[in-house]
Amino acid sequence: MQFADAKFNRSSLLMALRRYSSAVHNMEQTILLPSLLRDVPYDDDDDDDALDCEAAENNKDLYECYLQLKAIKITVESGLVPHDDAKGKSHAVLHKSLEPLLEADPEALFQFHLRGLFAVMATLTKKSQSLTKKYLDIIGLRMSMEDYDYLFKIVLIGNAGVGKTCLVRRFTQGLFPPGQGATIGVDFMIKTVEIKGVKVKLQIWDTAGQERFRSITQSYYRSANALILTYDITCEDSFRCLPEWLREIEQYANNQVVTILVGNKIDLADKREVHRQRAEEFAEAQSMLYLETSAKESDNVEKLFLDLACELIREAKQNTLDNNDSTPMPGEGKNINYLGCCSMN
Ligand SMILES: Nc1nc2c(ncn2[C@@H]2O[C@H](COP(=O)(O)OP(=O)(O)OP(=O)(O)O)[C@@H](O)[C@H]2O)c(=O)[nH]1
Repeated sequence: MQFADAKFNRSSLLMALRRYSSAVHNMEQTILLPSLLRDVPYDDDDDDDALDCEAAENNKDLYECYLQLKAIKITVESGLVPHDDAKGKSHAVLHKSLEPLLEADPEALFQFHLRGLFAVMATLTKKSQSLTKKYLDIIGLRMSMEDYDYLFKIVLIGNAGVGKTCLVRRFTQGLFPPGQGATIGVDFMIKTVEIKGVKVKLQIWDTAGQERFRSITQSYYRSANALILTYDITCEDSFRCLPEWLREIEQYANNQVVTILVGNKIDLADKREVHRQRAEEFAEAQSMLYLETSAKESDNVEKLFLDLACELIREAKQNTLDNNDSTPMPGEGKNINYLGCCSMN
């Protein structure tokens, strides 16, 4: 839905629809494994509105609510789809019963339905936000909002064996794991850092470099705030594959993503196959930041993540300035928004 260009009144129906659409968008970006919502009963402590009662009565699980919210968003954005026969008939009956009212006082009828639609959209928006939070609870990621000022999602990509997992473990656990095995699919870790008094929660996703996991890992790019594209300075092959990785980024990541190129394993200087200058030129040509690291010796690992966090804060502040509209309405609560870099002002 493209309402960004027009300045609609914040209490207009179009804005209510937009808020709903963006809450579902955020939900879709966050919930990468919807199957985790299966068989989780719908019980909402925060609000006991009509839809909750309905969900409880129908024994809906969170997965069904998730699908329903997505389906309604499609209708909001693309229009009504033809109903099956049974539903079609009941709509026709409803329409017939409204006809006398429509002729007598169309404005009153419009006001009545407009109010109803507002109430429904507000409830659905709240529900999408609540479902997003519940998912984060399920995967153990939700923290009290007071815990941090920014939440950023960083995804590491690059050939198998270049040291992605070791970089993550060095940064989050302060160790170099002996005999680190290949990552299967995707793994993630959390670390909170404080930069000039600003608390930043980094959600770090470590993807498998092996080709056979590519279709799984690609789905993690799109909601990333930053990508760490890693190669091994002692392995020419891992450097030669970078254009292939850049094509993946182009195809799957969002266009605001911050990308940094990292040459890892600089402790093996005598085995270096990729000269620093060559890598720097490549990074510059692709408008990427560049850094060389050693997960083993802990060289530049802290710097890598802290510099990235600083850059993301800078971008988030800029986005907030550019997009005053993202300020929550009173009572809407604060949203966890990866793409919007969730500034908790
Ligand atoms: N010398 C040295 N070895 C490293 C460094 N980082 C990682 N390694 C070694 O490189 C190998 C691969 O490391 P991983 O962290 O598993 O590599 P990865 O990129 O996560 O690999 P996949 O999970 O298969 O994508 C391991 O044997 C590590 O011990 C480093 O900075 N220096």
